[in-house]
Amino acid sequence: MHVAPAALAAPTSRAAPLALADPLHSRTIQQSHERCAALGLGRMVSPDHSPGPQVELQLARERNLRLHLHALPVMELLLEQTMASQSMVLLTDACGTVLHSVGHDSFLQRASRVALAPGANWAESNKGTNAIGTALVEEAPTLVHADEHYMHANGFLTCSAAPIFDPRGNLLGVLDVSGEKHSYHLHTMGLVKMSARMIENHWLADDFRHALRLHFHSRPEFIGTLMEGIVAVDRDGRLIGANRSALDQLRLSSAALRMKSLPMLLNLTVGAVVDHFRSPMAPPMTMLLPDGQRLAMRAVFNWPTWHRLGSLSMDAEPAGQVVDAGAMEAGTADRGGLFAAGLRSTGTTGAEPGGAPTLSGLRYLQTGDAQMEAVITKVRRVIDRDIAILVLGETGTGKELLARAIHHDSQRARQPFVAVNCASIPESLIEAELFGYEDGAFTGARRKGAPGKILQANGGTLFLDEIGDMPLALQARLLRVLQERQVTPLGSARAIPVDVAVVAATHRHLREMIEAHSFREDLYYRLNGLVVRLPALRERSDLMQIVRKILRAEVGHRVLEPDADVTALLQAYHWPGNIRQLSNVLRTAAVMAGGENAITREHLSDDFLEDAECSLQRAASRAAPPATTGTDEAAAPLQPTAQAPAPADHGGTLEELELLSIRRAVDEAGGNISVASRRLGISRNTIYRKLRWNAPAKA
Ligand SMILES: Nc1ncnc2c1ncn2[C@@H]1O[C@H](COP(=O)(O)OP(=O)(O)OP(=O)(O)O)[C@@H](O)[C@H]1O
Repeated sequence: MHVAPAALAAPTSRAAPLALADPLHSRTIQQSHERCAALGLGRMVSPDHSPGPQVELQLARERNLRLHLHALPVMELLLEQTMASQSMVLLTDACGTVLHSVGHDSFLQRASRVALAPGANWAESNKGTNAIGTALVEEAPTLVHADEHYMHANGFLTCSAAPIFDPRGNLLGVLDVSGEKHSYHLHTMGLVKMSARMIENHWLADDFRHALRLHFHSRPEFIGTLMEGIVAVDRDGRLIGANRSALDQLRLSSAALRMKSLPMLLNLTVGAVVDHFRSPMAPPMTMLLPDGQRLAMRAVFNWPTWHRLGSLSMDAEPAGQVVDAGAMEAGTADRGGLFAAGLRSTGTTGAEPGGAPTLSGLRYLQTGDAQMEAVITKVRRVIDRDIAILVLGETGTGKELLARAIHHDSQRARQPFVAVNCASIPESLIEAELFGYEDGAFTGARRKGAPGKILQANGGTLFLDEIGDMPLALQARLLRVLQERQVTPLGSARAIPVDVAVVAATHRHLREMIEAHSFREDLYYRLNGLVVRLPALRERSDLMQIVRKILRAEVGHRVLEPDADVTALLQAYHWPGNIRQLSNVLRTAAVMAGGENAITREHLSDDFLEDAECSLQRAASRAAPPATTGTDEAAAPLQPTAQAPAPADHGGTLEELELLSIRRAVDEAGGNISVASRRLGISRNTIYRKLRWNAPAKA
C-alpha cells in the first residue's frame, strides 16, 4: 500500500496529493517506469486506443461473469461516494482488460479518447505505468497521478486502483477510480480499497457458504465491519480460504494458510467452536495466536448440519456423511440455518466453487433409465481402483454431477474435489492454474506463488472438464504428472508427490481429435481406463422421474407437478440443453407457480412454450397420416429431429446436431447470444466456445 495513512486520515482536500511524497510510492512508480523502459515503450507515442474486438470483450466478460456480478453494485456505490463529476469507476480482469465502467457522461467521453473504456487493455506492458497495470504487477493498491503515467497522453488522469483477490489468493481483477488530475481526492484510494474488500468478502461468503467461517479482529467491535478477518474452515478443521484482513492479521500468505488447520494455528477444534456457538447469544471467543496476539472471534455456520460435529453432540456422524442422497432427493438438505446458508455438499473443500451443483452419491442419479443404470454399474466397479474415468456426453447431461457422485461414493470423499474447466481458463493461464507456480515464477505472478489445482486436489479427485480443449503442449505435461504422480510448479525445480483420482469429461470426439493430431493418443489412453457415455436427455426414459426430482429439490415436500398439458410438452420437447435446460425451465416454472400445486402453461416462459408447442405439433403430425404442407420450417428452431435435417440425412453426429441446434437458436435470436442461451439452457460461454471451435473445423 503506497498511500500514507496520515494522508488518508486527513480531512477532505483537493490540494496536492500528499501520498506522492511517500517514498514507497515513489519507488513503485520508478520501478514501473524502469520496467516500461526495459520493454521499449515510448513516452511520447500516442498509445493504441482501439478497444479491441467486441467479441474479445464479450469473452472476457463471460469468463469473468461472477466478478462482474459481484462488482456491479459496489461500483455504483463507489461512484456515488466519489461524487466527482470528472471521474469514473472501472473494473478490469486479471489481465487488465476493462470489463465495465460507470461514470459521468462528460468524463466517460473524454476517457474513451484514451481508451479508458470497456474492451481496452490497461496492462502495464500495453499502456505503460498506470494504476490498473501497475496494481496488477504489484498486486497492491496503487495510485498513479498525472505525470507519473509513463505515457504523456495519460498525464491528465489521476487513478487509484486496488486489486481484487479470491479467498484462495487468486488475483481476480482490479477496481479503479480514474478522473481528471485536478479531481484528485485524498479519500479516493481508501474508498477503492474498501470497495475491493467488499467484493472480496461477498465472494468469500458465496464460495464458503457451506463452511464454518470465523470472523475475527483484535478489537471485538470491528467484527462485522470491512476490517474483520474471515477464515473458512472445513469439517476436518482445515483452513480453506481467507480474506485479506485475515491474512494480514494472521501474518500468513494464502498458500501458507491452506497448509494449516484450526488445531495447528489456534489450538482449537471444530467441535469446540461449534459447542461454544451453540447459542446465538454466545459471546465472542478469544483466539490466542502463536505470537501471543489475542483476537476476538465469532463463528458463522449452518446450525442443523454443523451441530453434529460439536463434541457435546450425542449423535455425531462422521464428517462427510452428514447429508445423504435421500435427503438431497427429498429437497430437505439444509434450507438455510440459523447462522448461514445450508450445507449441501459433503466431503469437499473450498476448492469447490460456490454455486457448484449439489454433491451426492451415485444413488441420486438412478432414476430408472437403463442406459444410466449401465453407466452407474460400470462406474461402481472401478471406484477406488485407481482407474481413470472418462465421461462423454453432450453439454448439460450431468458429466460433472457424475464426477462429483463418483468422488462422493469413493474413499476419497472427505478429501477435496477440484474441478478444472480446461475450456474456460485462458490458454495462457492453464499451465499456472493446473501446476501452480513458485514465488515470482513469472512477471506479474503473485509474489507468494500458488499451489495449482492438481496439488489442491491432493488426496482427493481431480475433475478435468472439457479435456478435449486442453492445449496440446500442456497435454504432455499433464500426462507426465499422471504417470509420475508428481507435479513440478512453474519456476520450481522441486517435484511434489501427488495422489489424485482422475475423472475427465468431454463432449468432443477424442478419437477424431487424435487422428487430426490435436489430442495426444498417449494421454487418451491414460485417461480412458473406463469410458462411459451419458445419454442425452431426449434418449432417456426417465424424464418425468427427473422432473419430479428437480421439483422436489426446488419446493421440498410441498406438492408441485406439471399438469397433463405441460407433461405432454415436456415429453415432446427435444432438450438440446439436456438436464441443465430442463432444470432451468422447471426452476422458473416453480417460481412462477408460487404456492400452486400444478405447473401449467402460464408458468412456462414464452420462448420455451413456443418451441415446445412446435415440438408437440410436429410429434402429432408425425403420428398422423402424412399430409404435410412443409411450410412452417422456421417455426421450430430448436427441434433438430423434427425440423433440421436428421443426423442420417447429413451424415451428422450428435455433436453436429447439437451445433446445428445452437446455430439455429442464435439465428432465430437474431444473433443475440443471451436470448439463444436462455432458450437452449446452456451458458453464453458454451455457445461462444462451440461456435468458435467449430467454425474453422467446418470451413
Ligand atoms: N440426474 C440429474 N438429476 C438432476 N439434475 C441433474 C442431473 N444431471 C445433471 N443435472 C443438473 O444439470 C446441470 C448440468 O449438469 P452438469 O454440469 O453436471 O452437466 P455437464 O454435462 O457437465 O455440462 P457441461 O458439458 O456443459 O459442462 C446441473 O445443474 C446439474 O445439477
